[in-house]
Amino acid sequence: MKIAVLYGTETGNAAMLADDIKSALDGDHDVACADLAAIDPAGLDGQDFHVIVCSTYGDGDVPASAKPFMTKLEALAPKLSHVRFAIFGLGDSEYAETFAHGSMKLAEALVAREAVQVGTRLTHNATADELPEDIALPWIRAILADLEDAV
Ligand SMILES: Cc1cc2nc3c(=O)[nH]c(=O)nc-3n(C[C@H](O)[C@H](O)[C@H](O)COP(=O)(O)O)c2cc1C
Repeated sequence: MKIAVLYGTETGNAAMLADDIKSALDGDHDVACADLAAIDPAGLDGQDFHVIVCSTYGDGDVPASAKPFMTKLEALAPKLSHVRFAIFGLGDSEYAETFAHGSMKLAEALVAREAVQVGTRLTHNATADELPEDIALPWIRAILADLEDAV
């Protein structure tokens, strides 16, 4: 499968996790990895399965590197029905009111433009003991196995 791992980050955690996901899937799949800062939502490729990793900053907002993507996405007409994506959120439950809202808002904005969300959004809590990759790698492997079974 052709997979585009895209990350939105402010201090690098989402970039590291995206890299871990790329490394785990390389070999079985054709995987590219990029910062959302370099991506125009209008150019998303229907041949790719998109795996998005996104943290949360400010008042439950997307992080700095995802902001231009989000702004362009919000200005886009709902015509992303060719885009399939799964999304994983990074956050911190110390921010109880806005825990992992960046990934939630990004998923909502994509779905509002008819992109198809595959699987459920999982999150990592920076306050918890667990490593993000220990949650994200089984999550993405299960999603890809389901997609391959469906073909
Ligand atoms: C100034 C600041 C604001 C944050 N705001 C939130 C927030 O509103 N909700 C949340 O769940 N996490 C929040 N976080 C936690 C980050 O999302 C979390 O540490 C994440 O792992 C950072 O990933 P990144 O390095 O990829 O940006 C905040 C962190 C900082 C430093």
